[in-house]
Amino acid sequence: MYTHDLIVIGAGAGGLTAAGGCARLGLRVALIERSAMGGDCLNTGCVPSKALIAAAARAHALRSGAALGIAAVEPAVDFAAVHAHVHRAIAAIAPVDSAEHMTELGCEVIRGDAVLTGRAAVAVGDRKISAPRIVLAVGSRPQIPNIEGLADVPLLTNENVFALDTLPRHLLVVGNGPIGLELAQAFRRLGAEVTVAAPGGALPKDDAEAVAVALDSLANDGVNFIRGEVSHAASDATGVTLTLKGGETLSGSHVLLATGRSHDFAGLGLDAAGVQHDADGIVVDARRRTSNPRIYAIGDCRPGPHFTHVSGYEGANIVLEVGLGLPTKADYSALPWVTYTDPEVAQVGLTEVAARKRHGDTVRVWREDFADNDRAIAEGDTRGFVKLVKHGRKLVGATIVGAGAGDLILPAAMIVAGKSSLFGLASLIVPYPNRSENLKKAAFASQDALVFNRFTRGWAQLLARLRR
Ligand SMILES: Cc1cc2nc3c(=O)[nH]c(=O)nc-3n(C[C@H](O)[C@H](O)[C@H](O)COP(=O)(O)OP(=O)(O)OC[C@H]3O[C@@H](n4cnc5c(N)ncnc54)[C@H](O)[C@@H]3O)c2cc1C
Ligand SMILES: NC(=O)c1ccc[n+]([C@@H]2O[C@H](COP(=O)([O-])OP(=O)(O)OC[C@H]3O[C@@H](n4cnc5c(N)ncnc54)[C@H](O)[C@@H]3O)[C@@H](O)[C@H]2O)c1
Repeated sequence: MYTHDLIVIGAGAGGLTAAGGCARLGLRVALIERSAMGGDCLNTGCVPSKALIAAAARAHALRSGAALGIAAVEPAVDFAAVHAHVHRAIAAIAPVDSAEHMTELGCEVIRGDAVLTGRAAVAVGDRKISAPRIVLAVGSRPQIPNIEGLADVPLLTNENVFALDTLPRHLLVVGNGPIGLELAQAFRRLGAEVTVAAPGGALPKDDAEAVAVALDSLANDGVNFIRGEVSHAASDATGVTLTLKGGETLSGSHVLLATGRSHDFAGLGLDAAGVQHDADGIVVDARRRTSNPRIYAIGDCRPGPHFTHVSGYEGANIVLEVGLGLPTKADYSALPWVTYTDPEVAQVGLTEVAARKRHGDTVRVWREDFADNDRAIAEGDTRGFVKLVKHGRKLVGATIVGAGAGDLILPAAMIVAGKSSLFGLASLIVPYPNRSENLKKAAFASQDALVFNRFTRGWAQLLARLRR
């Protein structure tokens, strides 16, 4: 006999969704968390970073109103108060992810370090529990690259950067992925000098033209970009010095590592449970079953995209798989993601380049610049564009870069997912003046031949003649 129907290890976005949904279906669910409920997103990821970005945006607005007739002023940034705002945001959201709320939903929440002790058994301290299905939602850790001297340098990662209550004088950011870019711009706008070092182009999975618009904005804010791989680090009482492979050195007061994610499965007992893993994470199939098919791994702990909405989606799939017994494969053909720089860079499905690589020259692209959008002109912020990428009659991807791009991407995501249509979007009434008009314009342009063709012209002319 098992003690539970389902054991979920990890109470981040993935584990909370899987455990909460299965408990609401009446399963006896144990949810185990060793650290703060809510995982990375709530405590050290999305929520604090977006709260910091919001404070930075206010500071930027004070400096940048001159073009609209508002005299620019240098904001007085009280970084301790910014820190308090960031932690108030975490505290305000925390009840949704709390042990109390999960208990109300019907979970047994167990606090402690979970260890797999067999193919269906878990220990937490002295407590031994078992279940016919187990979900591993144990997340990821910051990757610490192999940089000589790094071990002796005080490091910031996403795990401690939001604990700072004084502004770094000069932040050296290693890495130009989403963490590096979002935090570089935020700290710069809050008044720090910021240098970003990385060997390659930023956000390589995104549309390069869209990324260029965001990078321009960061450069205008005064973020300094250096191309190169950091190979050596040292620190003394005055700060930190990083040396690039070519020999160039960068000096600053603090160093933030934003160099991707890794895993530490030591002590989790994966071998005892027959669960295989490699350097990219726990090995899973499309249904997120591990090499022990009764154990699933979801979210950041397995190879694949690492986003809160992805962990949540895979948690919801577990509710179908385990709760309702419906085999459910993860499908990322319509995956949206957003980098929250200003301007935001939002993507769903394939970029233009990825679509051309997959489908060749039959791919067609429609682009509408915000320079031609009345709302953007009125707001004095015409940066960016909407791009729709079609293969045949199907929308296979969309890119939006500009103010609020992350909120604008949803209609495109619905169409790429097949839950709505380009024709429907093209024929919608869109409120004026609104940035979403660009989506409608691009959709309409892509449907142009359906409306203005040989047959409709012939029909219209016949009607006109009959009326003459
Ligand atoms: C700075 C930053 C900003 C981000 N911004 C965004 C964003 O804007 N949008 C977005 O979509 N994504 C963002 N992400 C990514 C997002 O935070 C992660 O993809 C998401 O939090 C992963 O959720 P998860 O449930 O898979 O794992 P986690 O949230 O990492 O949860 C795993 C949990 O398992 C627990 N655990 C691990 N081992 C054990 C054990 N043996 N016993 C008990 N408990 C255990 C951990 O303590 C942790 O709480 C950001 C990440 C960072 C670092
Ligand atoms: N808005 C969002 O959705 C959001 C925001 C932040 C983070 N995240 C998620 O968090 C995860 C981690 O983000 P990230 O930005 O750390 O990872 P990333 O893997 O996207 O970027 C890592 C960067 O570090 C650089 N790098 C690695 N070693 C280096 C070295 N020795 N010297 C210089 N540069 C080096 C790489 O070139 C790369 O630019 C991502 O999977 C992302 O999905 C998402």
